[in-house]
Amino acid sequence: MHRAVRVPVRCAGRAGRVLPCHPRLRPLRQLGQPGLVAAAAQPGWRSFSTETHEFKAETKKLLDIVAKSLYTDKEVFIRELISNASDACEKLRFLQGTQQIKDVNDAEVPLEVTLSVSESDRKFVIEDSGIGMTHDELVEHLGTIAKSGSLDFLQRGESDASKIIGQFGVGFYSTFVVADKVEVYTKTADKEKGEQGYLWTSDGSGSFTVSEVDDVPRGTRIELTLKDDATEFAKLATVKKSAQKFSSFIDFPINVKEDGDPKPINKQEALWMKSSATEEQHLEFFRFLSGNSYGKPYYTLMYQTDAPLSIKSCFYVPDPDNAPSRVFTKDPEIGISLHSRRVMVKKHADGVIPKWLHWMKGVVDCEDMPMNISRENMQDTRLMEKLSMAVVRRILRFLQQEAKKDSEKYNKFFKGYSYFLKAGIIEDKEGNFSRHKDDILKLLRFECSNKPKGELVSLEEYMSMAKEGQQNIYYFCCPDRQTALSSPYMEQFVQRQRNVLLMYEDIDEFVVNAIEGFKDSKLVSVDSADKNFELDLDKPEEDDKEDKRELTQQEKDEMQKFIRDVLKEKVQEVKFSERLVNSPALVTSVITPHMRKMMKSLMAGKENDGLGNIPMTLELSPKHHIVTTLATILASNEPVARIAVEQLYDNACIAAGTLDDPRVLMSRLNKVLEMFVYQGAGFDYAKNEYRHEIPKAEAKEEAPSESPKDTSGSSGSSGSSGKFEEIKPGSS
Ligand SMILES: Nc1ncnc2c1ncn2[C@@H]1O[C@H](COP(=O)(O)OP(=O)(O)OP(=O)(O)O)[C@@H](O)[C@H]1O
Repeated sequence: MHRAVRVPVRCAGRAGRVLPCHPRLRPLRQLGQPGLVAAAAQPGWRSFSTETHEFKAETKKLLDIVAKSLYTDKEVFIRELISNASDACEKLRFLQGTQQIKDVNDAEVPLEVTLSVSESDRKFVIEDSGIGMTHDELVEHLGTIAKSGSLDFLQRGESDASKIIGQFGVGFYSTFVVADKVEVYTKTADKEKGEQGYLWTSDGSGSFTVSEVDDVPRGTRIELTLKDDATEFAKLATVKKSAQKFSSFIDFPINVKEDGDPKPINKQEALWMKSSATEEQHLEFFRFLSGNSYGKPYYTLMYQTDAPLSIKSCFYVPDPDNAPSRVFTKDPEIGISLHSRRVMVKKHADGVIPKWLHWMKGVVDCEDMPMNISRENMQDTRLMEKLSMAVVRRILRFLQQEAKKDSEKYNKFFKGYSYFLKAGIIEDKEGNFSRHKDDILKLLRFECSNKPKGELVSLEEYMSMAKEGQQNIYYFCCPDRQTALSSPYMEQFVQRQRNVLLMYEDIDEFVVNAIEGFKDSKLVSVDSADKNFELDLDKPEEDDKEDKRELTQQEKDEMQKFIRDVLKEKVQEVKFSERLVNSPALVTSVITPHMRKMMKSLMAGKENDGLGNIPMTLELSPKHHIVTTLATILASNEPVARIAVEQLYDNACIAAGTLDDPRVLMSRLNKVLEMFVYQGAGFDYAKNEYRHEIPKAEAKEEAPSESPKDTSGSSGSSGSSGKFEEIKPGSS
């Protein structure tokens, strides 16, 4: 990537240019760097050696999109540059404060940011006295894409600049929306790393150059030569207005040069340090933190306390309609920064804010926090944990209060962020001894079988609605409400109007597995093999009234034996169960069918998914007419009984949702269909012949002959004399 070439660089101080604070490009003989080669002197030019670097492939792609974009919200580049300049000042203040930089270049220069313009030169200039960059940092930081969001976006093949810039921002590269030439002069603050200044320059096409430059002050100075359609940013009034908009909360003086004089334009407010703030101030601060010029906070929380730590903080929940997609949130950046007495300690406060709350925006300022916190230091780790505990608990309790205040508003919040709260239960168990479990559980909402579609209840509400004596919380993980309510697993619950929580998200099954229960109640899945359904509490009367034939013990024994013989290793146990009302059978196992299905899809493609070792039980209703009738034909019509048993089992698997591909049933289903049609045509299975004369119109030529011909071989023309060949399972 890095090659040395001979490129004449136009001297930065050429006549006619109004560029204050000129750095000097360094004459070749002063350059000691290997790989830099002399260029021939030309009139009007001074010869300097310059390295040319290619942008990384993805940066090129991004630049191409950005440079050609007709993005209308052009002023965002000012926000990005002010934000970078302020970050650079933050970094220096932090590294100096923590003694990580001992000897600072230009130590007397205060930390500040200054913007200036030159209409005649079509120039926009921003300079800061922050951390600056060394040669290698310059090449690395301005040659690659730092923002993971925009990188993901590119990898997904997106090419709509407005979407990328609007959603993720493109940081420094947004300069190419307005400029056809960008020059960056920079010098590191750390004397130990050197005192050499550099010039980075690019027109945003495929490459950039880097040269050594003399007399660059500490920090970074970015000069944009504006495109024809962006000359408004060379006007003082425009720049001043934009800069004011984006700099209210920056903790360093932001100046705009008027007639050569820097004039401060920001108040340097730390909103989180105030005891209260207006809605307007929150709106502005939220937008500042989000790096957006639109949107408003859905919830706002200011939290200040002196115990157990001295905390001043401010949190925002962004609109749930724009909640981050969990699919593209691989390693999300925490949206809350950590400060200590206004000084930023960490831009993304991981360690304090758990990943599952990454979507919140805000600031936590903790006086007790040392600037140079280290994860290796036990004392610091404990302090961070303590801070985290206090802050997260406060956020969760705040959300609980909001839910009580306005449940409709809360339910909308929950729809947007439910996945992250549920992931919180799992992550909190793994990394935090489930300390926040009870508080998060209070925030969960589900549909339930006793309330109309779309209405959500909390676990507390569920318990308050429970029948007297009910100890368990019943739930059912299923794809949707309709599937749930028509499932055989729900029959008893529906019949008894016993309320069941309906859980539609895949993560729910893992959540209930991560917790034992809620308060004193155990969570029991209606499709589990669990016996403890407490259904006797409200046994429906009609159960006893109905005069249904029930199998004798002998019939039950014969049937169990027959079924085990037919289904072999598919089932480990066949038993008779009271839990069914309208369906003849269902399957259960130690893991719920829904869990089995999810494990199967997780293990898809693996030779042994391990599920074969988890035995299934077939539970039969001893009163169901299919079962009682089946018992009577086990001996007399074994072929039909076999097909019926196989179909009974497969139907139970379909109801459980564990049958992956129904196509495997096709041959048997055709056989069942055939039998059904024969029956309709008057075929008597017991006698294996037609029961009555087939009406002429139906009997003639094709009518019965069409279907029986494959199995009976008869033409069907003689109707009553037709014989039905023995049915062998799967023989069609
Ligand atoms: N004024 C500056 N001073 C020092 N370094 C800078 C300056 N501007 C940019 N950089 C360096 O260039 C990098 C890339 O900047 P860019 O704006 O593209 O992304 P970013 O600022 O890292 O992203 P984010 O805005 O999400 O923090 C920065 O991380 C920083 O290291």
